[in-house]
Order: sequence, then structure tokens, then C-alpha cells
Amino acid sequence: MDMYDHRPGSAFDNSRFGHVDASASFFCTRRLNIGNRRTANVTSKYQQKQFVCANMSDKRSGSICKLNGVEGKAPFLIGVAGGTASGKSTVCKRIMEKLGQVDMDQKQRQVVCISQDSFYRDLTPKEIAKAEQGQYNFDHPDAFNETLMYETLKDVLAGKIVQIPSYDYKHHTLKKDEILTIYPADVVLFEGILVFYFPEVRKLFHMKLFVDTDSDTRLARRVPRDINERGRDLDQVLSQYMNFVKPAFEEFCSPTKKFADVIIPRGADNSVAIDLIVQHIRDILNNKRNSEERSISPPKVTVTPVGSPSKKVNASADIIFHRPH
Ligand SMILES: Nc1ncnc2c1ncn2[C@@H]1O[C@H](COP(=O)(O)OP(=O)(O)O)[C@@H](O)[C@H]1O
Ligand SMILES: Nc1ccn([C@@H]2O[C@H](COP(=O)(O)O)[C@@H](O)[C@H]2O)c(=O)n1
Repeated sequence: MDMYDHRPGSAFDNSRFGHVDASASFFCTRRLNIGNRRTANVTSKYQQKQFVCANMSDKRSGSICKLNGVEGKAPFLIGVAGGTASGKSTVCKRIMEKLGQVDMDQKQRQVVCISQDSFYRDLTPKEIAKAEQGQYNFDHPDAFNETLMYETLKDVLAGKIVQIPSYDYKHHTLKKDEILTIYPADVVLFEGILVFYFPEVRKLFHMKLFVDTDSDTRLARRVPRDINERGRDLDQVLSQYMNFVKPAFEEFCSPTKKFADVIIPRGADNSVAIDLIVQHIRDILNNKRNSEERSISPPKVTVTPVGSPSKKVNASADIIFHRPH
């Protein structure tokens, strides 16, 4: 039985990478450390139109999946939604800090974070020109490549290494020369304004958090952030906010709060909520570890033949199952 009830993996849509120079194709082999406990040789392939290292088996047994014949773990996937500048990234950072994951090599991490912004669609030159004038709606669901998002998360759940571009807010493009490699981890956080909007994506999460910060605070944080970090001027930030960000929040993001398992008022300021979530994650990881250890050394099981219930076939068995009549 699948511990987290995932569906089997499927084909990968790479349409967003259609214009990557074919010379970017290469193969690499690296040693992969899975959850600090197992090490496997993984041959990864990254080429035009492809940024998932797909050279691994997708077959899974319980929460265990096979990586080139070596068993790896399916992660616990947590969705973190909330309005712009609500503190999603900061909450994820706090969770990672409290789980001791920040000052750690990427490959060793048991908890990793992926941003939904890496799944913005590529824009045409005309759309980029609109974006530069604050006239493109980045807060509408159509701005995202839903298929790619879904397939990438499926790969993450299948224990595969995935490679995703980081996002360049200054130029409204994906940084295809700055690819983030996400190694298999025990916990994967996926944060973004619309992570609960797409039903198929939403179903993949084991736990859903919604960071609920009031809109005045969010705007007060977004303005300096966009000016200082995202290369915008005040007029641009305010007109984009009034024309697109605020209406889209009300229409598409805010209604997804109802899907959350946990709502975090005040975001990263809410250390009580964050501590509870961290403790819950620890409990889940401990249970998962215990059940994996049990599955690695299964108890001896003996079937007592029907009609001879008193006859012990194996005297050293720890558990005896009786066949149903
Ligand atoms: N609790 C907080 N107190 C003060 N500033 C915060 C707090 N949480 C986030 N910020 C700041 O607000 C901005 C947006 O936060 P961030 O976590 O990036 O939000 P999101 O990921 O939801 O867009 C950042 O500049 C961040 O440093
Ligand atoms: N080129 C872009 C892409 C996105 N945005 C805005 O980013 C917001 C989502 O990121 P948060 O960290 O704030 O959650 C979203 O509201 C978009 O408007 C942008 O301005 N430019």
C-alpha cells in the first residue's frame, strides 16, 4: 500500500524548454545521497527540452521507489500557499531552520523547498514588453505552466532528481543557465500564490499550509521588495498591484484557503504555528522511518493451513496469519 496514496507517474511535458540551445545537452554521473542513509550511482541527463533526470525507475513499493535499482524514498510533500509577500518563503525558511536544514549541502538536505515561480510560462517578446510596463498578469493561473508543474511534482514524489530553473523577476524570464537541482529528500515544500489552485496539483500534497497575512501588510512588504530586489519603480509596483495582483488574489488565491489543513495567521511572526507544524513534520518523519525500518527487516510470517489451526508450520514465526474461511 502506498503510504501517501500517490498516483503512478506519467509522461513529462517539456514544452517550456522549446528554445533552449541544443548545445546545452549533456550527460552527467554523480553520487546521490538519499536521505543521508543510502548512496546510489545516478546517471542524470539534461538536454534540450528536458530538465528532469529521468534515468531512474518510477516503480514504487509502499513509500519506497527505485533509483537505478537502489531503493529511495518518496518525500512528504507540503504545499505552502498565500498571497504575495504574505511570508511564504520566510515560513519555509523558518521550517527548514528549525529542522536543521539550512547550513547544509544541497545533496545532504532532508528538507528542500521549490518555488512555484519556477513554473511561470515563457513569455513572447510582446508579452515581455507588456510585463515591463506592469501590464502583464502574473497572478492569473494562465501565467503558469500547470502541466510542467504537475509532472515535476510527480517526479519529485517518485524520488527522482529534478532540475528546475530559478526565476528572474527583473527580466520576467526563467534563468535557464541557473538550474537548481533538487535531490530526493524526506520533505519537499512547494510554495507559491496558486499552489492550491490547480486541482490535480492540489491532490498531490500530503499537507497544505496557507500563510494568511493581511493585505495592508503584504502590500507594505511587496513595495520595498519589488523596488529593491525585483528592479521595479513605485508606479509600476502600485499599478500592477491595483490592476492585477489584488483582483487576482481575491479571485484565485484567497478562495484556495479553504483547502488548507493549517492556516498560519501573520506568517513567519507566528512561531507557535510554525513550531506545531515542525513538530508534526518530525512525527511524520519518525513514523515513516520506523515503517521503513520495519519493511527492511520484515517479521517472519507463517500461514497456518485451513483445517489445522493448531498446527504450527514454523515454530519461530513472530506473527501467524489465519487464512480467511
Ligand atoms: N514576519 C515578517 N516580518 C517582517 N518582514 C517580513 C516578515 N515575513 C516576510 N517579511 C519580508 O516581506 C517580504 C516578503 O516575504 P516573503 O517571505 O518573500 O513572502 P512571499 O514568499 O509570500 O512572497 C520579504 O522582503 C521578507 O523579508
Ligand atoms: N515577472 C514577474 C513574475 C511574478 N511577479 C509577481 O510575483 C508574485 C509572486 O511571488 P511572491 O513571492 O510575491 O509570492 C506575484 O504576485 C506576481 O505579481 C512579478 O511581479 N513579475
